[in-house]
Amino acid sequence: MRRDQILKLPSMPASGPSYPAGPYRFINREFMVITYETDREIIVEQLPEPLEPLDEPLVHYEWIKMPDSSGFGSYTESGMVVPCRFKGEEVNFVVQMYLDDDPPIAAGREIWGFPKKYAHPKLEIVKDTLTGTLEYANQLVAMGTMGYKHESMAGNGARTTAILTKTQVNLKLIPGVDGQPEICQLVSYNLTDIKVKGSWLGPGRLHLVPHVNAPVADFPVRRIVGAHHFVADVTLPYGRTIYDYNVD
Ligand SMILES: CC(=O)CC(=O)O
Repeated sequence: MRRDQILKLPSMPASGPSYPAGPYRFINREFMVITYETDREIIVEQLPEPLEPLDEPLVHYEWIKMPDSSGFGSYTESGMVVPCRFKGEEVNFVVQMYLDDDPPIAAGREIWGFPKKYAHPKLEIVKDTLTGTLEYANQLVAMGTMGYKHESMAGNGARTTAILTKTQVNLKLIPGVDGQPEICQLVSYNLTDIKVKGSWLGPGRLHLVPHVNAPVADFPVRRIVGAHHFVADVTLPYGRTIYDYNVD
């Protein structure tokens, strides 16, 4: 293989790359997001500087079903994001993420620095209940439930588009061959070409179980603030480095 061919490879391995080049289009991405209040000191401890906490110690716990994702196929993801501030802008910091498909785990970590681990999340309609579960190493670590389509969200498309457009931030940490943090950055991205297909509110509950390797329960649930179910087509473009711990 020549140098110019090598430099055009989208990802490893060279024979049978794990994922093609982006951007990546997702059709009918279905979200269940349960927002809750946790302890302020935990948010302060877990946010990497220079991100700053907001006054309210909120966490969005998410399940996302992605049945039709270019380059990645069909998979489900579950995780948590913390609303916070970067240089005055309100952003969401992605704290933990668990999914069941290798290519988006590899791409997510290598390109945008998503904190992804392999696990078994599920989002399904069971009778009258939208039900999200997350199993890690054969143990249930999260269960979220929501009344199915109780109330159509007022201002539907525009409000949901605003939520989806918000800047997301990851801590990308990739060691070099010497084991040192060769890449240690805050990376941001914004979804584009958003087409909201439905958006509903309803009652929700969330149960998190302590697990050393999937520590979702390290952010204890103190009060449920709301639950939101929505379906949209979105494009995930490449990201931007907004802070470099080796340079700034
Ligand atoms: C490929 C990605 O990182 C997108 C996702 O799985 O949320």
